[in-house]
Amino acid sequence: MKILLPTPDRPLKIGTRGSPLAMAQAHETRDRLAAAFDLPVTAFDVLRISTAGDRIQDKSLREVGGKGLFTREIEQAMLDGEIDIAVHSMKDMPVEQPAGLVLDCYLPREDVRDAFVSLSYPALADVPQGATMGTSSLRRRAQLLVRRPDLHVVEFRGNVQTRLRKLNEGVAGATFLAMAGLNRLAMADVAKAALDPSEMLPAIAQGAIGIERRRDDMTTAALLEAIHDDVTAQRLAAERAFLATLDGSCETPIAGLAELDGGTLRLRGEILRPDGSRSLTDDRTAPIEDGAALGRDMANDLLRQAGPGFFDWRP
Ligand SMILES: NCc1[nH]cc(CCC(=O)O)c1CC(=O)O
Repeated sequence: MKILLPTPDRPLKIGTRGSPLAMAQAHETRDRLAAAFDLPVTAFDVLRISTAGDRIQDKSLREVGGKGLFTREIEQAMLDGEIDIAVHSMKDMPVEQPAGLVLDCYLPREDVRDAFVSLSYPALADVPQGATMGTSSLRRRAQLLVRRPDLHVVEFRGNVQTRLRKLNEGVAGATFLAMAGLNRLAMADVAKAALDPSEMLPAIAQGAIGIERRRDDMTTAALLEAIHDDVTAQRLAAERAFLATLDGSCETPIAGLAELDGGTLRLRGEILRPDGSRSLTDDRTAPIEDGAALGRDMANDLLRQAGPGFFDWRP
């Protein structure tokens, strides 16, 4: 099939949230497409779209709730034809997309690890008894409290820059951020240490960028094929099947990481009680093509071990 390429007169419209990280991800996508087809960057328009999640700053996202808080407006703009593709952090994406849209193109995955970020302490082991840590991630909160029940955790929302300012103001002694986000912002130097997945298993799909399009837009599908990374897709298939079976939302502390070694896929998974009183883990391998089944089976076995009410919690 001959691909109809975008031009400066008829640019491909890329939609994204407006945060510095979201913009960096949109520019990475644009630059990869431009390089793949030898096009000038003027053949692409990057359009910033404000979402409900961006506008609500004073409340915890858990109070607001609901799926698609950071995606609804962007997906509507795509369905309305105002944009052609949307660039997302896969970690923030629900396992299912609205009718008419597909999310099956992934860029090569960045560093999957969480970073320990602090102005006062070189490592988590140096954080004194009873200190205050900042995070708005239920997963990180629970993983931290499993190991360090003495610590206090305060809500820490906002983009990377906002969180660093809060550290500076002394709101908390340390926080965690994804290495992937720091690398993409060229801010890796704020990480005091990158935590090995055996210390803190990352979120499902952490470090992966996904590109969504209209299902019937085959021109765009052909463009995206040129920048798609199949290894990332195979890893996410296992991780997202694990998440889907657990029915995970942002309100459930779930971690998972798939890695490939030759033809074998290794999946590590963890579910936690939100207060950090219990953690259940699993670690298995399967042939790559069975990744989704492996994720489902692991999730079902963990749910059986957990029993009813495992995730129940009121902050
Ligand atoms: N939930 C916010 C979010 N979504 C994606 C990233 C980082 C980049 C990534 O994991 O791909 C972050 C910030 C963070 O966790 O530090």
